[in-house]
Amino acid sequence: MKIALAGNPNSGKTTLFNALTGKTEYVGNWAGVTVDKKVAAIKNKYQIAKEPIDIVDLPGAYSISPYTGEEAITSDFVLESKPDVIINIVDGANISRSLFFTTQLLELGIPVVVALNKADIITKRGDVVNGHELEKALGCKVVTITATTEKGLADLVTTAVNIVGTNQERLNFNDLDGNNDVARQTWIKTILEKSLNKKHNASHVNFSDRIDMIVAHKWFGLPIFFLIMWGVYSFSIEGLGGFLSGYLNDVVFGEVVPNALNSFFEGIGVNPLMQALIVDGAVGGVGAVIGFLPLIMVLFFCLSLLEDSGYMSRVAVIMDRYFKKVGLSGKSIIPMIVGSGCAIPGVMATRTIENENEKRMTTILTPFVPCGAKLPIIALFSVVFFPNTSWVGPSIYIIAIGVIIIGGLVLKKLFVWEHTSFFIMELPEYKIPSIKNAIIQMFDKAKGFIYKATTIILVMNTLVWFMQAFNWKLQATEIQSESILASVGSVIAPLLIPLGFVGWQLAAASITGFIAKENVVATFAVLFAMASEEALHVPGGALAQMFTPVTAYAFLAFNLFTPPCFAAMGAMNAEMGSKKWFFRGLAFQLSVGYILALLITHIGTLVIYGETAVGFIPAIFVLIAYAVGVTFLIKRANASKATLVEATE
Ligand SMILES: Nc1nc2c(ncn2[C@@H]2O[C@H](COP(=O)(O)OP(=O)(O)OP(=O)(O)O)[C@@H](O)[C@H]2O)c(=O)[nH]1
Ligand SMILES: [Mg+2]
Repeated sequence: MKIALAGNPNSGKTTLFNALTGKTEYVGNWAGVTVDKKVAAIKNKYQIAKEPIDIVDLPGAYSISPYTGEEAITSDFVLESKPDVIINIVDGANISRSLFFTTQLLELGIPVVVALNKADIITKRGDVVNGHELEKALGCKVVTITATTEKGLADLVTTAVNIVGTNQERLNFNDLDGNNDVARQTWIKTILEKSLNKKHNASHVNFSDRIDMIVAHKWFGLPIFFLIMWGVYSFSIEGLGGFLSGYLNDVVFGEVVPNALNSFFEGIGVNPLMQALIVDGAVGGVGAVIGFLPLIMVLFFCLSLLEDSGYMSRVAVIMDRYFKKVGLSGKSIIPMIVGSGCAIPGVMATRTIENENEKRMTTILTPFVPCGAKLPIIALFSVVFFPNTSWVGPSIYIIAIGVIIIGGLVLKKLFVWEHTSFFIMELPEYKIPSIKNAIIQMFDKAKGFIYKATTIILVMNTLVWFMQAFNWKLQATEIQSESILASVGSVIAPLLIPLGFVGWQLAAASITGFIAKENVVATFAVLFAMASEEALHVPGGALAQMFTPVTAYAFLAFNLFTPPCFAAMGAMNAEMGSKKWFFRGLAFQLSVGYILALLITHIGTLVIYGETAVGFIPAIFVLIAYAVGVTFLIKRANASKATLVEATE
C-alpha cells in the first residue's frame, strides 16, 4: 500500500515522513528543501494494515500544473503512479493558501485525507479551526497533527488506511464559468469564513516582520549575515569544534592509538612493513581526517539551528539584490546553503530554479561554497600556518561569496545569457529552532563523515601509503622521492610552479583530493607526519616546511576553488543535462582556482614579504595567456549576441 505525502512547500511533509518512517531526510525551514521523491517503509509502530505500508515523500507544490522541475515530480507521481491514498499536508500557519492545492487533489478521484499540520502554531496564535465544518465543505477527512512532536499521527495513519479503496466525493471546478483559479480562491474564502476563526488579522505587524525590518534591511542585512557567519565558523573551526578536534588529533590519534597499535604489533612480532602500512598508512591517514569530526559536528549543529529558525530564507532575500546584478537569482542561494554541507545535494537543489541560465550558472558556482569535506583542509592549514588566529575559516567563506559574484559576472560576459527572471520566495515565520532536529542532522552528518573516512578514504590512503613506500620495481624504498607516488606527482608538479608550489607531494595531495577532498589531509598525514615522526598539524612541523604562510593560503584556495570531488562532478553532469555545459563548467572552475591561487601567491608575497615568489616569471606568462584567452571568448560571445539581436530585429 502506497501513501503519498503531498502539499505546499515548507508545510512539514518531510518532518511527517521522518516521523512515520524513522528516516532522517533533510528538513529545513524554507520552501523547496525536498527536490526528489523518497520512499520508505512505515515504522512498525504505525504499521496497522495487513499489507506493508510505504510512505512517499514528495517535493512541495503549490499547484498540480507544475511550474518548476520538482513540482513536476510531484504532479507526475500523483497523476501517473496513482498512490492508494494521498495525505495532503496543509500548513496550519498558512491554511488559506494551502487549500488551493487541496482543491486540485480532491478532483483526482484518489482518496485524500487532509493532515492539518503545525497545530502547535495554530494554538499558539489563538486561532480556532472547526474541523467538522472543514470536513463537510471539502468532503474528506481532516486530521489535526503536529508532525514535530508526532501528535495525532496514529489517528492520521488509521484514517488514511481506512479510506483506501473508497470512492471519495470529487470536487469539480471545471464546470464553472470564467477563470477556475479565481473560482477556487473564492470558494476557499467562503469555506474558511465558516471554519476558521483567526485571532489576528493579516495586516497586523507581527514579531517576524519586526525582526525582518532589521535582518533583511537594505543596508544592515549583509553585514549582519557576515557577522553571524563569522560567529558560526569561528566557533566551529577555532572555538569549541577546533578545541575538541585538537584534542582528538593530538592525544587520541597523535599518541594513544598509534602507541597502542605499535606496541601491540611489536609484541606479536608483525612484519615492520605491514605494521607501517596499518599504523602510518591506514590509521594515520584516516585518523587525521576523523580528528576533524568534532569540528564538523559543531558546525552542522549550528547551521541546522540557524536554518530551522527561518533565518536562511532571509539570506536569500538579502542576496537577491546582489545576485540579480550578476545573472543569478535569490533562489540560487539555496543550493549554495545546502552546498555548504555537501556539493552533491547542493547541485541537485538547483532544480528549484526555473530559468535555465540561472540554473546552469548556479550549478557551476555552487561547488565553490566550501563543503563539509573541505573543512578538514581549512582547519589543518589554519592550525599549522595561522595558529591562534580566527580569521582563516571565515575569510574562506568571504572569498567564496566574492568568487561566486565575480564568477557570475564573468560567466555572463563569456556566454550568451537571456535576461534574468523574477524572484518570489515565501518567507516562513521565525521560530525557536528544534534542538532535536539539529542533533539528528548533526549525527547524520557525522555518520556520513565516518562512513566516508572508513571506506573511500581508507582505501585511497592505503594506496597512497603503498605508492610512497614502493618504487616501480615493487621494492620497498626508504627514500620517498624514489617512490611510485613521487614519479606520478612529478608529472603534474610543473603545472603548479606558476602558483609558487614546489614539490611532488603537493601535486599528489591535490590529485587525491578529487576523489574526496578529505584526502588532501590524509595524504599529507602519510607523506609528512610519517617522515618526521611528529603529528601533522603542529606549527613548524614537516608540512610547514613546504610553504610560507602566503603560499599556504594560496594552496588552500587552490584546493577549495578548483573543481569539486568526482561525485559532485557527477551531480553537475546530471543536472546540466549537457556535456558541453558540463565541460565548460569544469574548465571555468579549474581556471578560477588556478588563477586565484596564482594571484594570492604572487601579490601576497610581493606585498607582505617585499620579494617575488618562486614561479614569478612563469606566472606572468600564464596570466598573459589567460587574458588573451578570456578576451577571445568575450569577443566571440559579443559577436553571437550581436547576431542574436540582428536575427530578432
Ligand atoms: N511548529 C511546527 N513546525 C513544524 C511542524 N512540522 C514541520 N515543522 C517545521 O516546518 C519546516 C518545514 O518542514 P519540512 O518537513 O522540511 O517541510 P516540507 O513540506 O518537506 O518542505 P519542502 O520539502 O520544501 O516541500 C521545518 O522548520 C519544520 O521544523 C509542526 O508540526 N509544528
Ligand atoms: Mg520536504
